[in-house]
Amino acid sequence: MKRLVIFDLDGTLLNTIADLAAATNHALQSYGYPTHDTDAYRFFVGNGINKLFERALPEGEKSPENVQKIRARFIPYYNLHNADLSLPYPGIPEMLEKLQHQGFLLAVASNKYQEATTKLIHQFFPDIRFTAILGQREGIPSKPDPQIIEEIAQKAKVSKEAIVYIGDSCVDMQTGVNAGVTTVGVSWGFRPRTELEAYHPASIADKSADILTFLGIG
Ligand SMILES: O=C(O)COP(=O)(O)O
Repeated sequence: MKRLVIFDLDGTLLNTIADLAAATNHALQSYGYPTHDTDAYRFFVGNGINKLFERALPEGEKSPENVQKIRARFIPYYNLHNADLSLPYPGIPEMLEKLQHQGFLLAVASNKYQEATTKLIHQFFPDIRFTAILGQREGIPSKPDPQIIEEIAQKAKVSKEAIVYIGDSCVDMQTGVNAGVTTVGVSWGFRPRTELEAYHPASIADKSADILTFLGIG
């Protein structure tokens, strides 16, 4: 019997790709680096923003110093513009309401830095009482390290068998495997279905209602 449902954020609950792309392009452009189409960012996102910048910088320019330079211009811009174009995927607010109503504990485990994770979740899901909203924090390993899932499990006082972790990327599928919890992929996010299938998740949801069906809610 599942008790706790932990969601990834970018590409799972919210489509954030256009704001992430705009903020990164803003930072790249300010240093004269080439920018990228929004679609290219689907494959840059997933391992936190430093990795995003490393992937977005041109060959030969991917140094830690350049990553920090881009970060310093990205953060103030993204903090102001992280919800300009971002929206929940269809049916997500209703699905969360239903899970909450059925008594499931809900949580978020994201590689997005903590401040933006908290802000976006409160802005888009003000009526959902999340047990934990965790993003990337200094000194804590990011996904696919299972620590974030273990921390949420402890806070919720729920055993691993009672947890479902839901995400849209290979990083999420690997996180679920590393944490030893039931893992579900969603095909509406940033990555192709084949990427998820390679990790043999318990299920792949093609629409938000599929998550309810997986959890036995009609
Ligand atoms: O910011 C990222 O790299 C990805 O964030 P996510 O873990 O919510 O998908």
